[in-house]
Amino acid sequence: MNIAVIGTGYVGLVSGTCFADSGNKVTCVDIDEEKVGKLKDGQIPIYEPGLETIFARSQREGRLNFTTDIAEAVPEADIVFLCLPTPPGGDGQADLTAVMQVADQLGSLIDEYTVVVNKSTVPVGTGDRVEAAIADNVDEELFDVVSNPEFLREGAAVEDFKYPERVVIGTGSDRAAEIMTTLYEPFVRSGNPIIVMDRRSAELTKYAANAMLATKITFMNEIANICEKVGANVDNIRRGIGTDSRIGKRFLFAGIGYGGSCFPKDVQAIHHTAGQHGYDFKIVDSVMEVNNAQKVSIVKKMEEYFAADDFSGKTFGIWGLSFKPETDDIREAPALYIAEELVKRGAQLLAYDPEAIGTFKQATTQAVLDNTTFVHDQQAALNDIDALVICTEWNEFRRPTVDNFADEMKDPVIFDGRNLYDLKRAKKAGITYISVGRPSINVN
Ligand SMILES: NC(=O)c1ccc[n+]([C@@H]2O[C@H](COP(=O)([O-])OP(=O)(O)OC[C@H]3O[C@@H](n4cnc5c(N)ncnc54)[C@H](O)[C@@H]3O)[C@@H](O)[C@H]2O)c1
Ligand SMILES: O=c1ccn([C@@H]2O[C@H](COP(=O)(O)OP(=O)(O)O[C@H]3O[C@H](CO)[C@@H](O)[C@H](O)[C@H]3O)[C@@H](O)[C@H]2O)c(=O)[nH]1
Repeated sequence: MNIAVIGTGYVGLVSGTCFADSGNKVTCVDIDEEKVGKLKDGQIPIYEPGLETIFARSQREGRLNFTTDIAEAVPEADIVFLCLPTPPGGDGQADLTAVMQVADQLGSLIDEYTVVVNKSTVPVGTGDRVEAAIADNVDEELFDVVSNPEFLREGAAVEDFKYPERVVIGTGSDRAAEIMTTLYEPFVRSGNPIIVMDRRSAELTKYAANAMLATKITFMNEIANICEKVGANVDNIRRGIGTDSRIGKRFLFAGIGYGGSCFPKDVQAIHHTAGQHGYDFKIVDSVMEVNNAQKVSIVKKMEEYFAADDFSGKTFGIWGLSFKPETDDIREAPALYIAEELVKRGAQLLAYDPEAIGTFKQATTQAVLDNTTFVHDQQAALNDIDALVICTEWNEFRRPTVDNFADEMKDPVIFDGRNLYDLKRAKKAGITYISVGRPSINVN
């Protein structure tokens, strides 16, 4: 099939590449000329495991092309995917400017039957708005608007896209449903379902999934906070409840809060949508409040440990800047907030991340930049520091093991926001080790 992908961010680039990899001819469109220039030259602007190989192959074989001109891509396409940003507007509601700008252009570019697919995460009813905008310029018989929310996770995006647990297709049109099913057949050979439903339900399914996952994490973060008060260990609770298949093992890891480009904005947006319809979605309101506090909870632990709220003269190492491992994305990363709070208290920082130093520098404040030295190997972030703060669970932080900290650090004090190390080994290693929802080890 001929596919146009409008917007080549995470979702557009991964979807476009995977569709090309499964034999379709894909043209990706973006308004960012610099990005398109790089993509044409074979440079991928994001770090995403597994993407490079299939990108290079599809591009070499002529199935994956890039342009800034939407008119080069849409008229040829059987399917047009909208993979456009929907950032939070001022009041938490999703900002649909990019989606509607493109929808306004589509009608005049369609002259044969085309399926227009919204892959962006959008509030219920956006499909209706997109349909009306297109219908202003073209006969309604010539297109259908489908909702096909995307569930990929950054850092595992290619795997998630190639082997989805489910594909959700929201449409009332049999013709569009058949085309979409044919497109996705190669991706669901594992037997996982393609679920066809009405468009509004598909739009809401995406928000429900993210709100449910954010709630699950937040619930465990609150259990962790209780564990700290009563002397229990959240790892044991996780094992104890995760083995109940009704609860499930995944997304039960307590830490310093969820971040990223999706959970924070989508939880806000579903809260806003509910409010617009006169419904107070209380549980997600609490989720947002607890998560904001959780992001900086580690700073409170540091204040308690040092018995001070002024960190002037202290230097802290930071391991991990991205919002999760295997990505250079720092959107809503806890490290952004933690660095800011530490610098506000007068600290100097020595920061390391395997992939996200560049993106972090672009997003953080001038005050953080002025008081942070960025280093390019993890050992260097341990030099002469008063404590190490772990913000992201990159695999390489598991080595050298916890046993080595006593040799590597002048004062081995670790605040671990991701519970990387075994408590017994930390104790044996003679370090001060303060993690989340687990008993603290304090050798001082
Ligand atoms: N990032 C994820 O992991 C993820 C996963 C599932 C769903 N989503 C949803 O998918 C959508 C896209 O997310 P993303 O992370 O890929 O966004 P992104 O911000 O990484 O990329 C969006 C791209 O769209 C381009 N763009 C903006 N306006 C345009 C226009 N008028 N014409 C053409 N291109 C334009 C931008 O230049 C940018 O390259 C959002 O709604 C998001 O919530 C994201
Ligand atoms: O047990 C857990 C699992 C995750 N997290 C945190 O939750 C955030 C989000 O993680 P993850 O869901 O793995 O990453 P995303 O790439 O943001 O993916 C989410 O958001 C995407 C965009 O909507 C969806 O497509 C995915 O299905 C959904 O998992 C990160 O800060 C993680 O550190 C935890 O704290 N504990």
